[in-house]
Amino acid sequence: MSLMLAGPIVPHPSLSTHSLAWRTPTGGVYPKPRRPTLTAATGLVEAAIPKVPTPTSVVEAAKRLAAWTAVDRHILPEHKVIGIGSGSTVPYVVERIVAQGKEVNKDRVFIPTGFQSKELIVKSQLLLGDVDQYPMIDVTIDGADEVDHDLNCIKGGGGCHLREKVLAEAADTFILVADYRKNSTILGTSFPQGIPIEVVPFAYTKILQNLHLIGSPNASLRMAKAKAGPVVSDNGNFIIDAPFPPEIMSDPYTLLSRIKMLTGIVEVGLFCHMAKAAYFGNQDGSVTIKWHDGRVEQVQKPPTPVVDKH
Ligand SMILES: O=C(CO)[C@H](O)[C@H](O)COP(=O)(O)O
Repeated sequence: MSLMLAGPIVPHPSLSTHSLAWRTPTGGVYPKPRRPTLTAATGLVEAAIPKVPTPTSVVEAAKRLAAWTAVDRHILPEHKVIGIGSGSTVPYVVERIVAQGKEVNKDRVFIPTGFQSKELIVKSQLLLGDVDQYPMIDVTIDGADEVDHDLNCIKGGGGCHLREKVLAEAADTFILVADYRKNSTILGTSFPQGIPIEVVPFAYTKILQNLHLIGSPNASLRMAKAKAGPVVSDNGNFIIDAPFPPEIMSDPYTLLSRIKMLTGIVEVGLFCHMAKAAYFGNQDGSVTIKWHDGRVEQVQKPPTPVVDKH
């Protein structure tokens, strides 16, 4: 009622259909999604893409090296649907994709694995999609907590492994990026806190009991740091961290199958036989690439920053 008294709502001139026109990957047109900054003086203005801070530590530099090398080799102009993983290495992935320029990115759609990567995509002014619109992904790039010699890996340190596994499975090519600390032989060596397991909340005590019985006596519910109570995943579930001894961890596929059989489990942070390659940035500025067929490649010359085309 009060709106009617105030008179008709006139859209701001910057909201004209033309200024918001955005071409879909399939050639249609719809309003360009944007998260504008509103200022009283100018109305809607486009925010600048936030810069990823330049690494100040060896570990951060190694993450960036792995991410940039993987993007240069696997995100090619013909790739239109791209899965973006979670964690602290992934901002460097997005940074390198953005640096490929607006022209190549305008026909691409980016699928996030959780809240963090959704924010990254939106803030980088890339087109956001979801896996239920795009169940076939060209390439997914994601971080890892630890990777063994067969490219099996532990994921879920950030609690996103359910969506991460869906996007890994939906992708033609699934690539891991990490720093040298994650390059391992037996899982659980450098990431001893345990396999992240997403569970439906009401079943967590029963599942903890099951996990204790199958070889993880110290399996425990992941507790939040700045909130009383457990960590709640992007899907509203709880996370259990289940450490297993090396003799069990040395056969990750069997372990994955055993855990997945427990009722109430949503997803297990063990990714077996999924990745095509894993890129590890090293302390000396080189990159080690482990391929799914057992090849190991060393790249001595790190990628140089591309000229920012956006
Ligand atoms: O699986 C993940 C989140 O669920 C991350 O990819 C994993 O924790 C690696 O993160 P980072 O790049 O920060 O080491």
